[in-house]
Amino acid sequence: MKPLFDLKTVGVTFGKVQAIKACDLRIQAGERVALVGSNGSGKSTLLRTLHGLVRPSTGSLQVDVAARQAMLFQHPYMLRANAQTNVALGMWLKGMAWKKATTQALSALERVGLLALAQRNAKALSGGQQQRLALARAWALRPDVLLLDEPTASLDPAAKREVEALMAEFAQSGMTLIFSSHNLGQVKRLASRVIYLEQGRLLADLPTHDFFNGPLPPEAEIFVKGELV
Ligand SMILES: Nc1ncnc2c1ncn2[C@@H]1O[C@H](COP(=O)(O)OP(=O)(O)OP(=O)(O)O)[C@@H](O)[C@H]1O
Repeated sequence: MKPLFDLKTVGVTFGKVQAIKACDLRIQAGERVALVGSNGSGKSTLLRTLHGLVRPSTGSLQVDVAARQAMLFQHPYMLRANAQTNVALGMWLKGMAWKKATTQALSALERVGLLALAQRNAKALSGGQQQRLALARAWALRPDVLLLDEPTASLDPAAKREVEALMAEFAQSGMTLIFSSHNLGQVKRLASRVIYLEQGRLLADLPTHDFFNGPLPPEAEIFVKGELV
């Protein structure tokens, strides 16, 4: 099967910083891929590269253009407008008529349990509600691939569970998930495959069960033990 993403010796450089080094990676439809690693190891850069926001400096990146992508950030951007408008705008920008977009926005908000807050100013929503709103905005576009950059990092446990549950449901419906996380419990619960990055290098790329049951390269082993303390 043709992969969704096919990276061959991809490097990404920002000035003197080599954020990604000689990355070889193939991701197939239906995978649930977690990117883990310390701060600055390159997780966000890799996600942004897959989403086309950052251009590789070296190597080749092939993306299945037939697969629709959406991306979620740790702190989602909210317009000063109500929740419904925030979701509708995403679809309108993709060419949908405004009336249809506003109707579909309501079903997307319902999908993430926010219908009751549709008329609430998005900027006045809690962090967890904003992240669910961002998920509604992504879901409304019916993406085949959802990329998420630490989607639950700043959320309380209840909000974290809600966002995780939605991610799991989206994956169940066939969506490919690629997410970065510092929460190894979450990685265990959601991922089918774990990629460990260190200073821009992919040092481990394993099925989740193998990643947590080792053996791992020593650097990855130290990281996992440290994170699980
Ligand atoms: N736009 C940029 N300009 C310059 N340097 C950048 C830029 N984006 C990332 N970097 C650098 O690239 C490296 C990788 O950063 P990246 O944000 O991808 O790491 P990360 O693993 O996502 O970190 P965190 O866990 O803190 O989010 C870091 O050294 C960072 O400072």
